[in-house]
Amino acid sequence: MLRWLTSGESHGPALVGILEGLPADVEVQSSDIQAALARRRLGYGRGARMKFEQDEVRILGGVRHGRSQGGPVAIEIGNTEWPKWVDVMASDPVDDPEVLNRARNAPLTRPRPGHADLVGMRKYGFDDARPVLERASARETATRVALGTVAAALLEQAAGVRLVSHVVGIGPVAVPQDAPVPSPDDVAALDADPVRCFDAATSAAMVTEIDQCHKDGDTLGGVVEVLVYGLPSGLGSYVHADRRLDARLAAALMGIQAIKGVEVGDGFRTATRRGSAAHDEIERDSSGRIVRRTNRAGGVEGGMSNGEVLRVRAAMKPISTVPRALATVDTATGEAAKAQHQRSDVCAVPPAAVVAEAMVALVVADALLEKTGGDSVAEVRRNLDAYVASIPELLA
Ligand SMILES: Cc1cc2nc3c(=O)[nH]c(=O)nc-3n(C[C@H](O)[C@H](O)[C@H](O)COP(=O)(O)O)c2cc1C
Ligand SMILES: C=C(O[C@@H]1CC(C(=O)O)=C[C@@H](OP(=O)(O)O)[C@H]1O)C(=O)O
Repeated sequence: MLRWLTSGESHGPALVGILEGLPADVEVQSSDIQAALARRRLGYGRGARMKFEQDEVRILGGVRHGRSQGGPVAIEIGNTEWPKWVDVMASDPVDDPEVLNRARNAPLTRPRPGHADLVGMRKYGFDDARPVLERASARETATRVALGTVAAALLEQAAGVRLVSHVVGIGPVAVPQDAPVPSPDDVAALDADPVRCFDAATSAAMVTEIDQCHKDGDTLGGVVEVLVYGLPSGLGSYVHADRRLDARLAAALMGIQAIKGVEVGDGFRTATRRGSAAHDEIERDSSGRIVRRTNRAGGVEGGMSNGEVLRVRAAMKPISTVPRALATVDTATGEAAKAQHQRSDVCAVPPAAVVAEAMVALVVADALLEKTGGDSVAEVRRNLDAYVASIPELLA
């Protein structure tokens, strides 16, 4: 079983992530994690912070000389913004009245509609939204990307499984339904595109939409897609709800800040079709292997990977820190007010694709280990090969 936990606040000294259950001998270095974090900082429409936030990575445990050791992997990501926030986010008490009176320490009492501010204040008994937004912030997704990088290394090295993510919609601009989908060999091209879109014409239209939205003092959401190539069939299970691969993927994707919908395969479009046009017919190819004519199911049937490319989408709502601020109530005075706003992303769909890829890597790596067991990469590979070889010829 692969388990993960994150800790840390958006403007605290650092974020920390722990990945437990990783087999030994996964090759991974801090430079791999740094590279993945750099991909998450990209994206047209991101706010000022991403231009200077450096994501200082340190592997604190579980890896020696570039290889995992079998123990929990701990990763620290330093916030380069920290020096500006030392007083506001100090973990020890701050008594100096001069420090407490600084503007940055003033309570935030104009909760933003759509963010966690108001409900978090109610739930945890705060009269200030600061502690809520610090932890609710998607800064935390840097840690998930770091952990997902390690999971993706396991998948590739033990099973030849590779992932790719891209953006298929920003606001009203969407990639045409029949557009080609990227393969893992297209990652460099996607990283070079300002919005991680695989279709050049759509990418240009997305950039225009973000520019217009920025001018209007507004924000945008969109849709991301993650594809997983090379998955063996039989990860996840139909035998119980919480073992279904699709359910686990949906939970992991919905666990990303601002994700409000998840689709597996053709998802909601499938619901509009007749059965004869909804499923993926089975046949034998010229080499005798069982194949599918289509992949509308997105690589999952009965809560299990079916050997086709896994394809999941996640819908992100528009950023809730709207520059042309929305109506709220000042919780200090009870008066009508405009929601707090300092700086924010206009559109964070491109980085959300990288985060979604990381979450899918974690879920799929967990499902792989559940099937194969194994305390080292070699043992996972051996067990996987034995399972695949054991599938009777007429079923393979
Ligand atoms: C990569 C990424 C970047 C985000 N950037 C911002 C931002 O700059 N400003 C903001 O208000 N929300 C941003 N969000 C969304 C908020 O974190 C999210 O809306 C908030 O935590 C409330 O959670 P909910 O939208 O799931 O209800 C971002 C989300 C992601 C995934
Ligand atoms: C810091 C990141 O994203 C942040 C996510 C976020 C939010 O409310 O979710 C709000 C913004 O934070 P700040 O107000 O400090 O600029 C984003 O920059 C990041 O992705 O690394």
